[in-house]
Amino acid sequence: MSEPSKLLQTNQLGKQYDTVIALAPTDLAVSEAEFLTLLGPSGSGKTTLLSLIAGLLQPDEGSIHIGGVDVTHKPPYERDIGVVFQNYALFPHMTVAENIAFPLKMRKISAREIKQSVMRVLELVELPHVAHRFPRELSGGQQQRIALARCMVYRPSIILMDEPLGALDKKLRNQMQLEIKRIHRELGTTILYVTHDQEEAMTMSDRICLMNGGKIEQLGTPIELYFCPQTAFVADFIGESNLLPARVKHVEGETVHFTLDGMPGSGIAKSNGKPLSPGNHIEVMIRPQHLQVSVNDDLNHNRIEATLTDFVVTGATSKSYLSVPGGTQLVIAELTQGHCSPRRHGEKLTLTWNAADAVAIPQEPHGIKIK
Ligand SMILES: Nc1ncnc2c1ncn2[C@@H]1O[C@H](COP(=O)(O)OP(=O)(O)OP(=O)(O)O)[C@@H](O)[C@H]1O
Repeated sequence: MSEPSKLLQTNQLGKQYDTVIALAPTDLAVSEAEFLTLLGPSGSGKTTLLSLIAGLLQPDEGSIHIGGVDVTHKPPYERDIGVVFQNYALFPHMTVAENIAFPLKMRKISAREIKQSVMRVLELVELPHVAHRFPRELSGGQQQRIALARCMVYRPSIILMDEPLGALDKKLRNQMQLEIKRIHRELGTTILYVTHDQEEAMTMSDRICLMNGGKIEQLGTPIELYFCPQTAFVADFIGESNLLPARVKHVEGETVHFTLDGMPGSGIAKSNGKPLSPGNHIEVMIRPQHLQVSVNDDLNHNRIEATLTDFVVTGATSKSYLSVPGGTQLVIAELTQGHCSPRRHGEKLTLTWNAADAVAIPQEPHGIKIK
């Protein structure tokens, strides 16, 4: 199969404020019809990258191509993009229909065509009945759907969304995530989305670009980031994880044999694709649902003794928090079944894991980021 065409491409795109590198020179390629999310903690450079692509900021270096055209120095309205922000930015003195019609009027489209297009996008966001209301007569979720409709109505090739659901409560936010996903599926528009919420990114995206300190830490599908993190930062940011410090004993293909650091025990993990040699310091990542409490004394290679510090039932799952010698904290997640007898503080447990569920992540040398 041929590679999908790249609709958006940044080449060594960078931005600095005095001594702060907001965005280190960055290459990013987004395919036609892709839903790509920029995810990362506060200050990691997501909004800077989005604003550069939108033309709201000028880069210090690098270039931006949209649909093969160099738009680096073009104004926002010549970039064939639509932008949706957290604060809706609807015009308060215009009705919903007038708000949506606005970008078409600016483009001198005929009144008949405008009317048809407005109704079409109102149906797409499932709000045809609010056409004559004012924004203040709508809920937050409805206002955000209208903001999206106003952006979609002129069919830009890329829609940029900066924390569009940030102002909504959790339940509405979850509904809107699925709604935006549906609209994306139906329209096939390319979406570049910014959020700091990893669950939101996992729910919505074809691929996630995880940013850290103005750089791309890892770019891949939600599954790649969750199951094969390239760095401890990714393992920690995407979902919950346990990270056990360890040292490589030997490597056989994709299989890494290790001894734990600062605690008794050894085990096997799979490689995350980065080269490793005997003696290398690694962190072994095991997801909370992949640590099992051993009920018999079998001589499983992958085992560790731990002491329970806390136990909580969160609904469908329970979580046990544990500490192991050396001070590392662990968490395990188990499905709650029928009845659930709580574990006691101070209880000693033996935990085991399957080698296929443990990932060996090379430890980053102090002060140097592994790219
Ligand atoms: N106008 C500015 N002047 C100086 N520094 C800035 C400016 N805008 C952004 N920065 C800095 O650039 C870095 C990246 O900021 P950016 O807003 O892109 O991060 P972000 O990942 O979008 O964060 P958030 O999730 O909090 O919005 C931060 O260190 C920020 O303080």
